[in-house]
Amino acid sequence: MNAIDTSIDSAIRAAASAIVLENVSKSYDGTTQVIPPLDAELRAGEFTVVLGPSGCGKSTLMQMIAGLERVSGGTISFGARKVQDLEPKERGCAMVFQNYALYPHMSVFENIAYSLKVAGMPKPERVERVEAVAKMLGLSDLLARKPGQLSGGQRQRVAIGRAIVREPGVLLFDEPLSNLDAQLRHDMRMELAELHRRIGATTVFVTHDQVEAMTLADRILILNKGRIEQFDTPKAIYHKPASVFVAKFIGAPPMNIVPVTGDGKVLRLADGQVLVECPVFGDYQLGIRPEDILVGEGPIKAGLRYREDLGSHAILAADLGGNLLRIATPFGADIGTEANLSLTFPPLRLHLFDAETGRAIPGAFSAQ
Ligand SMILES: Nc1ncnc2c1ncn2[C@@H]1O[C@H](COP(=O)(O)OP(=O)(O)OP(=O)(O)O)[C@@H](O)[C@H]1O
Repeated sequence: MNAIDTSIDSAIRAAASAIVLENVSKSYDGTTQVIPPLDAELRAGEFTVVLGPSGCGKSTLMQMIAGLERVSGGTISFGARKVQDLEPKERGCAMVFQNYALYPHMSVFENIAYSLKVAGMPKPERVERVEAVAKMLGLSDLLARKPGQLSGGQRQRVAIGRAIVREPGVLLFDEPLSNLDAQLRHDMRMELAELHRRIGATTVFVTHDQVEAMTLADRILILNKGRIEQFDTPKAIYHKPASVFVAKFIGAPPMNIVPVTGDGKVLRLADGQVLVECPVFGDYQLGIRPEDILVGEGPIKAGLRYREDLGSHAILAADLGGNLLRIATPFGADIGTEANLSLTFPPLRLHLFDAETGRAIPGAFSAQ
């Protein structure tokens, strides 16, 4: 990295500020609350991924942070500054959209330099900044080209360059990779992670791709109908989901959830089959990830319905007392030819959820 690179990196790092949302709510029509009052603190320099199903309010939340939508209530702070009533350009954040519209008649250099020019920055300084950003993003050899002469990934890098050249303390991405093919998405994911490590801007990234969320995020904010289901590290989200919603949203295939009843000693299915010991009474939902189920020997009986060999591993689908159970087994694992599977659910891999609310009940299986 040369001296100019370092100055850009550290300028962005210095400007990174925490984003604090307090009681932030949004209604477009004055009656339906798309976002009920919500509190969250996105730490300075942190990479937060906002994840959730279509229509849950991800873009709305992002646009309120950016200033493209007004909040209906509450406050948004960037560090010590309250920004909810400021115009987007006064907030000091930059945004990269899914449909990153580059100016087609301008060169890559001019596209990246445009906002600096509008801001009245003198030319020598502009050139220096654009060259530094281009170097950071591997665009130095493409500065004279027009967007039409670039690949999808290169265009996306120009859009990112355009966003970071003004050295924002807050960087917002709204599904920036969803128009790219699988290989490019993968490459861009690595580049974004690397870029974030270097510049350290507080970053918010909206997606409905759980792989992007798991690989990029310091913390994932999972939204369900405008409410936060869980806001935690990818590891905690995967291994300690706070609700059935989170458990079923993350993982491919997702966590298996079966209704069970406890008699104070064991948990049973509706047909009476015992699954595991557990000292609780009443109705619950029991969760287990496909890769945590042991196949071969065990007290739990399930009927094999089909098997998919995926190369690295196989996914079995089985009927467990009328519930569909998905099991991931190592490729080539000997599961026999029996239509009846014998399974074990290791207690420390199990998750118990309230039957009504779907919220996790921590500690139901001793070491959770
Ligand atoms: N400008 C608007 N006027 C009225 N309703 C809106 C407007 N924008 C979004 N909505 C509604 O607000 C809710 C949340 O939309 P939003 O776009 O924030 O969801 P999202 O999670 O980003 O969805 P997707 O993943 O499909 O982009 C939806 O019910 C949507 O119909």
